Amino acid sequence: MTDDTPPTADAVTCTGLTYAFGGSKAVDGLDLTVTSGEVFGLLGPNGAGKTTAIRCVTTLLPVPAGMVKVFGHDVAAGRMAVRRMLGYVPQQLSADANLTGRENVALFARVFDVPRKERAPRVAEALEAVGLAEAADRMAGTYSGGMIRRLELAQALVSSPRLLILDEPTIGLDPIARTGVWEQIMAVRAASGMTVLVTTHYMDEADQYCDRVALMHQGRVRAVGTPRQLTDDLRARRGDGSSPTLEDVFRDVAGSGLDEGGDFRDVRRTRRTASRVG
Ligand SMILES: Nc1ncnc2c1ncn2[C@@H]1O[C@H](COP(=O)(O)OP(=O)(O)OP(=O)(O)O)[C@@H](O)[C@H]1O
Repeated sequence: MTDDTPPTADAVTCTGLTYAFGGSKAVDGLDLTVTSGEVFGLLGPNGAGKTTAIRCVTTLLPVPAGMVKVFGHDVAAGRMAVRRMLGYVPQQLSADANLTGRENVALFARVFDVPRKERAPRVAEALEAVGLAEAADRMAGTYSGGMIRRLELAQALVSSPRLLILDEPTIGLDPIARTGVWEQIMAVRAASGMTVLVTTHYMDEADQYCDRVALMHQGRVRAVGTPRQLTDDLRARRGDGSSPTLEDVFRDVAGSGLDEGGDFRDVRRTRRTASRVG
């Protein structure tokens, strides 16, 4: 990977990012900074605009208004340079049920231009990193939902990205599988120092694993900080000795608008992983 990044560059900077589908603004003047090396959570209920914002960062959607930079590179001007720095695990299934785990990861190694000689060891390393070494030669169609998610993580890791972007990585998984996915993410991050940008509507996961979070609602960021800062601030504002959660902070900053945009507990969409792969 070539690296002409300014040493002080943040991993992601969005300034006034706006994206509309027809007349409806999915992202509406988003300002966001993800610092290099942190695990950053973009939180919000379904429809908040998280996926749309992420797609602009990954160059999958254009940036019609505002600016997005990844490690100092403008995504509009340097799409390929940006793509080479990214690993992306989308919400939609990205593994092929009819290939083995190893073949799936090898496919991504080819697509992401991992040099031919390095491919086999890098594929093995990525599978090992997500705890799939033993299952590597089984068809992905036999994997559990949690294993599929870890396979997708290996696919994103095989190109050794500086920035790993995960869109709702644990949606539809049971609590044990969710913990397993997070443990792999945190282990990989500890080993590589890569920056992780994750979207989720599971506040408890963000509270536990993210260094900082941004609370997004109706296309805008309503609050940013460490989970502790945000809950401490609300406690101070309330002044009633209560111990607010991150979800309470979200309700506070989103106000009554939250009822129009859906709640965190009301939608537990199954990611269709198991049914589509199995
Ligand atoms: N392809 C599309 N065409 C039209 N509207 C869209 C499209 N994709 C998203 N939207 C709308 O944009 C808004 C933001 O959606 P987005 O998927 O970015 O939100 P999100 O926070 O990621 O939620 P989710 O977790 O449900 O994906 C929603 O109102 C959604 O209906």
